[in-house]
Amino acid sequence: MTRQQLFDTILEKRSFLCVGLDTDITKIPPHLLKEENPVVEFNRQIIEATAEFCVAYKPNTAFYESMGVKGWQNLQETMNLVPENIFTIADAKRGDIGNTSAMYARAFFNKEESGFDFDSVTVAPYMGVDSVSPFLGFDNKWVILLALTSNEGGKDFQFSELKSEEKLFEKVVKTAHTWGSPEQIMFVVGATRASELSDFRKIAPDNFLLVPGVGAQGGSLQEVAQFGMNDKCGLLVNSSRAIIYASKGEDFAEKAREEAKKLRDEMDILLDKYL
Ligand SMILES: O=c1ccn([C@@H]2O[C@H](COP(=O)(O)O)[C@@H](O)[C@H]2O)c(=O)[nH]1
Repeated sequence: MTRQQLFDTILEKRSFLCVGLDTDITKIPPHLLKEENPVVEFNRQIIEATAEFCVAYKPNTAFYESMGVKGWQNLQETMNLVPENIFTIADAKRGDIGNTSAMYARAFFNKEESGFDFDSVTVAPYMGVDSVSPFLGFDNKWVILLALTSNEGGKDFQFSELKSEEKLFEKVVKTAHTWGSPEQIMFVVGATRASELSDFRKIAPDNFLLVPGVGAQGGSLQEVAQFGMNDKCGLLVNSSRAIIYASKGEDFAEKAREEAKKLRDEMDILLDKYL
């Protein structure tokens, strides 16, 4: 999916919501456990309930990898359920030496070989250009680089000042501009870092940002939109647990739909206000 297509979808759906499919078999409603494949059945109902209100789905691959071969099959079956016009993110946080990264890129982007056809994959930029560039060799596919993450420990390295008082995450962003364009690179910025977003926009005015951390982590959607929106919206705001586990009962899909709609309705207003 191109940047313009993503923006068009945002305008059409009045939403920049990404629903996180972080499906944990120990947290799904007990009545689903009698199903032949509880994880896929859960995801199917979540996708059907929320697709109207979101523009992206982001399975964190850890939730599937932890279940071995069955988990990978579940992930593949889940991705086959996502409607065509919805952006997909493999939140896998990959990155390694060049030839290994090339394999990771094929794993998530090359449908003929792996069965996966994600639009994007999250990548840790720490190993530098050769670890990222293999992901950039696919048409209309995206790399989402970890820049300013939502977790407390993100401060351990990301705010470190380099010689010029430039922070490490700023160096990552500026260097990444030499690797690829805003048509192929996004950055992760946690909603819990909303106070940094104005400054972040100074060094990445055009890139889309994947913003996890609203909902369960307490980040503010209002602040993210106020400080982070650009003229193409430029935001994909993720919420996982607060949507998919909105209820543990038989009404889980209905409650997930309500949560997704609530966020979409707020986003609709924010698009009017800041775009
Ligand atoms: O900085 C980051 C990068 C990734 N994540 C991931 O996003 C979701 C958030 O889930 P919630 O349940 O909405 O908190 C999850 O997959 C994280 O691994 C992040 O939170 N922060």
